[in-house]
Amino acid sequence: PVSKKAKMRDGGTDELDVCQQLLGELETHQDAWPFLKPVNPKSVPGYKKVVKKPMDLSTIREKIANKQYSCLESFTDDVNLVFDNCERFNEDDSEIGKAGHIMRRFFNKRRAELLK
Ligand SMILES: Cc1ncccc1N[C@@H](C)c1cnc2ccsc2c1
Repeated sequence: PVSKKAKMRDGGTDELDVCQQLLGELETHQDAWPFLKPVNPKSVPGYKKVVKKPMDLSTIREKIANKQYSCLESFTDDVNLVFDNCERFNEDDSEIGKAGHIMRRFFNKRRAELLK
């Protein structure tokens, strides 16, 4: 019989497809600009000390390319890390803080829609 993986591959979209679809939508979102590249700690005083595990969308893109995500959950953990770091460092009513809340809501909505 055809192995589960093979059947999954041909049949529905597997978890990796969902990760790539979601990441593409995050990268092209109009409010993604603060999260596209790693925060340069030299240009943001205090960031290195406050944010213990930096994460950004380009690093997530690289991790997908290097097959470093075993499942949708490990991908989701890194996406949430981007927005948790943002909340930790930025005021909710700052430009970057507001972008983070918009992007997190968008991600959660799209992830739920794609998993239906
Ligand atoms: C996500 C984040 N959290 C805290 C600080 C910075 C950032 N983003 C970087 C790209 C960044 C770095 N510098 C500036 C200057 C104006 S907006 C902006 C954004």
